[in-house]
Amino acid sequence: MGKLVEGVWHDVWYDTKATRGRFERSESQFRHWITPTGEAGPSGQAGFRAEAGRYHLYVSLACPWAHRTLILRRLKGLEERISVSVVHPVMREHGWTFATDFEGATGDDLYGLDFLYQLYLKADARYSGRVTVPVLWDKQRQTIVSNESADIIRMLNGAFDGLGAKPGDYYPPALRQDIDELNTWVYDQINNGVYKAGFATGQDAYDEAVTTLFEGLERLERRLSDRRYLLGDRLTEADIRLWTTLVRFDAVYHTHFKCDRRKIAEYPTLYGYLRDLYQTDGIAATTDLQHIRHHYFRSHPTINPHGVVSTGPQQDWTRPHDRASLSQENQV
Ligand SMILES: N[C@@H](CCC(=O)N[C@@H](CS)C(=O)NCC(=O)O)C(=O)O
Repeated sequence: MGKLVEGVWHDVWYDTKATRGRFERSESQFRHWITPTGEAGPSGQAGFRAEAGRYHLYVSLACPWAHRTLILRRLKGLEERISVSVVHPVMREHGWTFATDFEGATGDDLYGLDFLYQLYLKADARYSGRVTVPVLWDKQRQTIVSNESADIIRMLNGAFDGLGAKPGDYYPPALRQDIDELNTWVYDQINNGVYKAGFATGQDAYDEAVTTLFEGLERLERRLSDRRYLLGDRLTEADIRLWTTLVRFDAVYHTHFKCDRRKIAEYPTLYGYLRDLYQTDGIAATTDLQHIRHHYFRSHPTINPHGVVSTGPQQDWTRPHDRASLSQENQV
């Protein structure tokens, strides 16, 4: 774990002293957009036109934010158009590495680099900030388009439709306002909530985070009891963003991040929803519990000093879920 300061790597843990034990996630800094024509998107510069073979995703299979991008790439059928490199799951003194001694860790397919921070330096030799996944890389301009998963999934959703992406709009105009509202609290209470609990270095900060997290889960349990997806009959990005946290919950957050009031398997609705999405359109193939478990248990020595990976619950996500009966179209 570390960060770059004016182009120099420093091995430092998150500083929670200034925030009274609270973990605060820093903002992503590369915020350009791929668009169908290459015109500028909502932020950043123009010049990133959607083209097959031009862009590359750097991901960790462990990371819930990177996982969102792999799911959208899959749902939109972009595997042939956007290539992927997978970092090693264990992130220690050099940050994310391209070591390949773990099944599924590919190394850096483009440049043969050793560490992800070297890729950030290729984009900006004086970069200061955290070195995170996912990274959407432009092979043509040799720079980072975006390191913000929330933006990357929207690009994958819409920018490649003219290049033969699979149909399906996971951020449809009519639902955008509702999706944005949901995303805001789901991010704060759930996606980032587990990290706020896990990385808290004070009792008050932990208590606050874990209380808010479980209030959020209760609220979702109620919401999903009478509709198949968060926004009704239609799978949207809001589901994908929630799901990458739910699928890691019992395997790591429950123990490693002390989110142990309840397991997702103890919420009948949320657990059915978890299995429903797992069984949807190849999403299972983007999910790698070995990377997930080895990353968390072995990358945070302040939480788990010996890096022992726990055995984990034995759950079968291929079991039936019966969520389809909640769809309006199946209720007439
Ligand atoms: N806001 C970013 C967050 C990405 C992020 O924090 N990724 C984590 C992995 S799960 C990371 O790379 N952390 C490295 C670090 O903080 O040094 C996004 O959604 O893309």
